[in-house]
Amino acid sequence: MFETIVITSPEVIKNEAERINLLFLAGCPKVHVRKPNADRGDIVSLLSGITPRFRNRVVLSGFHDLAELFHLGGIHLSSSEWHQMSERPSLYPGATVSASCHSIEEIDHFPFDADYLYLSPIFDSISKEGYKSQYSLESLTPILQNIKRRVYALGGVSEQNIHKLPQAGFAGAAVLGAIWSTEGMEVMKLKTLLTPHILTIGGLDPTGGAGITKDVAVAGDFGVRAYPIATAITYQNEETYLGTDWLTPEEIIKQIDAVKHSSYPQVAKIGLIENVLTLQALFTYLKSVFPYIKIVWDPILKSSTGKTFHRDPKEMQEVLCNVDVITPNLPEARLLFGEDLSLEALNRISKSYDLSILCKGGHCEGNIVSDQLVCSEGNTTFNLLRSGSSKHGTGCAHSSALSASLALGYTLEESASKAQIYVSSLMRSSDTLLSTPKVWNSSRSLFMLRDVKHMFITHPAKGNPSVLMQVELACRMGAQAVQLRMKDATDEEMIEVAYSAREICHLHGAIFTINDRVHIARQVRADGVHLGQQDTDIAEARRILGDDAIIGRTCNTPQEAVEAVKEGADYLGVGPYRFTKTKKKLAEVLGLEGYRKMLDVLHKEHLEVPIFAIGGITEEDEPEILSLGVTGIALSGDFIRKMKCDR
Ligand SMILES: Cc1ncc(COP(=O)(O)OP(=O)(O)O)c(N)n1
Ligand SMILES: Cc1nc(C(=O)O)sc1CCOP(=O)(O)O
Ligand SMILES: [Mg+2]
Repeated sequence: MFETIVITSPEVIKNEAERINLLFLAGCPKVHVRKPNADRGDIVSLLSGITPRFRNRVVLSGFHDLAELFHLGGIHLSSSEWHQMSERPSLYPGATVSASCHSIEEIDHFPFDADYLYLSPIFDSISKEGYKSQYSLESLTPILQNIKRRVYALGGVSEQNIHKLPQAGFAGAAVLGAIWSTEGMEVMKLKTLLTPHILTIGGLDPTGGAGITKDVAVAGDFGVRAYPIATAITYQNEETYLGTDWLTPEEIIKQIDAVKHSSYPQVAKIGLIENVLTLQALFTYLKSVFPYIKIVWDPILKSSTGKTFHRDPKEMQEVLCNVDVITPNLPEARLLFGEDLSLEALNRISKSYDLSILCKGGHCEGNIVSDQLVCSEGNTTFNLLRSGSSKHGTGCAHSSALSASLALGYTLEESASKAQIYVSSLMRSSDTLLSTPKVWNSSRSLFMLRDVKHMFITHPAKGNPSVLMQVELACRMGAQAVQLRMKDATDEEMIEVAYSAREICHLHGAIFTINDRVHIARQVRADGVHLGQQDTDIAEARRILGDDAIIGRTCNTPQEAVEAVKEGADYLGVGPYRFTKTKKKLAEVLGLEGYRKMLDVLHKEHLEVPIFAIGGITEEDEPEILSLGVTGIALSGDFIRKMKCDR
């Protein structure tokens, strides 16, 4: 996948570590720390401020011994450094080695195996005045396509030209001036640079609930830019289908032609289409203009309002070998593939057309929605509890969510899962047939974590207010984070409460996390999960919940704390401070001294993350505990006692 690296400004700048953390939260895959004039102290202080779990995405120029100390992703060699080497420097396991080259000859004669090589200046430099491009992309393309090494473009890379680089044969790009030239705008600049494009080709639906307008809205929710290409004007509302005016293949292609120089679509999602001839014409055109494009076909054979398209769906099979992923719902799959939708039958079809099939399960009976993915990597079933009410256009939304996720670089399996969860949230978004798109800005929560002084943990018990009442009251009492802990509840009971608890928290601007159960955190789109030493491991939770999720870990010893931060915990719940009845099987009581020791070890290891003291803590204890340098207090009993007094 094409990788975009941000190179730091050469000078030390204000709040730099914080600004780099924000870039990581905004999806930056890698930051290259390059400060030719900085001293060792400057670099140590910058690296110390970078959140530990992002440090494996940092690559360092100079002071290479610090890379291992801070568990960085790797080192970068300048031209003068690698010219004196004959073999790859031996580093700690997993560390990458990259280097700068200034000509094709240098790349050809590079003396050892590097993870990637910069080639510069590809365009006129933005930050170095007068540093002009040495190449034309046209002449570089055939050369790069024959080079076995991964070459990254450097010099003048910006939002105007980055989209040309993958096609020219670059495996990535390194960006400096385009990110840092306008102070304070780096996150926005990065987002624009990273925004992938898709084409969405289908019908125009005046309700906006389906068709290309819906596709654009869904893609927007995923942070993807969609170019809407109309195949037809439809006359419909959410209840009735009144008619269609089809555009000719020439008219459809003319629209794509108009945007082909400014768009760089990784995926084309095709929806409503008149017939096989139009589809074939589109495939031929798309493959000639965007040879690398992935085609997702949502075979709309019948609209949710009852209109049937394509009298002979079998004819449609002829074109399957041109499609990468097909996303029929169950009735469409039966029309296309026949009644036998067993895994064996779908696997046979998938193999014979070299096609991935995602059968959308919205039309299946029962309480569980089951989507079935069949592809060369294997079969996966995605199950989700049915919730909300049916909506116009969910099929379109599902396929566009899948296409947007693919364009963002997620695997097909990850994309199918994201699409299912997204559609489930649309189903719950309103009581009418039209859904309301929702933007879930979870990375905001991760950043807010450091300002949390009180994390309230629910405690269902006889005589206590209901769990939802606890959530509401805790938020009113100023808790900036709430953890839903319902040890004796079934999954169904917890899920039901969790949806409403999340809404309450988000209305109050509080972070909402789930205790123990990662699958519920994922299903209800909580901001994160809290895991004890005996719960799911952090890597597994991260795989399930993704990069933006907050993952907390309980720790009782400095060793557990060091391990948890290295494994990628975003915060630690450290306790118990003193004995408490709220939790069974308590670890050893820590007292103030326990926290002092732990903070000391984490500081020495440069592994500072937010720390929440927990266990029997009351308001009177707080000043002394906070004065040690912990971030905040996690608590149940003290808040619940106050709730009861106030009633
Ligand atoms: C903030 C915070 N810290 C610690 C815990 C305890 O988690 P765990 O050890 O998994 O015990 P249970 O809460 O699951 O009983 C916590 N929940 N929150
Ligand atoms: C959930 C939990 N975990 C603890 C730990 O030490 O890991 S103590 C605890 C209970 C926190 O509630 P209260 O404020 O009522 O003591
Ligand atoms: Mg637990």
